[in-house]
Amino acid sequence: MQWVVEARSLTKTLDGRMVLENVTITVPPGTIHAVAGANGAGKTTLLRIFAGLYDASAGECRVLAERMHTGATALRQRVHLVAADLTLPRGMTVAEYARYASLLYERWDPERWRRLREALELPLRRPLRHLSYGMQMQLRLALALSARPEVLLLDEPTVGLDPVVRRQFLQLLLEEAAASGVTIVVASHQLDELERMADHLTVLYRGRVVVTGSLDELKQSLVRLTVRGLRALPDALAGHPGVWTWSPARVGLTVMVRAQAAGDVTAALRTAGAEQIVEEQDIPLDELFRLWMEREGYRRDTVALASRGDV
Ligand SMILES: Nc1ncnc2c1ncn2[C@@H]1O[C@H](COP(=O)(O)OP(=O)(O)OP(=O)(O)O)[C@@H](O)[C@H]1O
Repeated sequence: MQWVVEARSLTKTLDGRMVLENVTITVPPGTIHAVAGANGAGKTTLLRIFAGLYDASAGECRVLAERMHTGATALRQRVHLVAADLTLPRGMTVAEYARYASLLYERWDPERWRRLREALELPLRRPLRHLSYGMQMQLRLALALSARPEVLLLDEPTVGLDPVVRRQFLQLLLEEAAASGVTIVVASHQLDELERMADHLTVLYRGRVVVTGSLDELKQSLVRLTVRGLRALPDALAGHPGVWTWSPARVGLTVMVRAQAAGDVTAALRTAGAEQIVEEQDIPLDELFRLWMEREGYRRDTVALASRGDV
């Protein structure tokens, strides 16, 4: 398989701290690969390495079958990063900036730019400093798509967009992706959006890969058993490799189980006295994400905002 983006044992140290550790990810052509993870997990750093803005400290990063690094200027014509923290020239108008981009990018498509700016209603004569945050993100995306990249890297693309624009933005992105065959890597905390658009998913935690693979396969990897008639996991299942987690529920207990072990675990629960077991597949991504994070030891206790005596 010729991967479009290929990271092998990638490590990145920033300020003496390892922010990516031994990350291996492969992205096939024309697919959408989602990157999720807790705050500070290393998503932005990873995309910056893919975009050639950072060099990896160790390991290999190949994009479009070439080594990506900060000196790979020709390759960067074919790979675009859309991110809110990349500054825009505040003094230029939308039209001026688009003209500048058209000169900068060899594959610029004026017809595509016209369609996108009309669809997104971008105000051509407005200076960039007067664009709202959401409009700036839309402008970034429109410019990136107009440059006809082969790889599009999106870092939190829908933050700050209202729900109507967010929907339109995603729709447009999916249509453009289908029409152009661009390969997309998107980092986001919006798991519902990732679930709708992505083919593959990588979850990072503290710079390491927790899970990576086809989204469908990852979603099918766990099932939920809702068990009546038991209040705790039977001893026979303690330490069972097929049991992911369990917790008491209103009517009994909930057990998250690896799909391949569901039959064995169900049989053991029945032997231990379970009265009724309901099996659910297709667990929503946000729930899976929470389970993966908890498994890594990621827990945030609720912070008491009101101090004693204030309420
Ligand atoms: N230039 C830098 N120098 C030192 N540390 C950095 C630098 N940039 C990022 N970091 C640290 O690297 C880690 C990963 O940051 P990164 O921005 O890649 O995470 P992220 O997953 O995108 O986070 P978030 O979801 O909060 O945006 C964080 O602990 C961050 O503080």
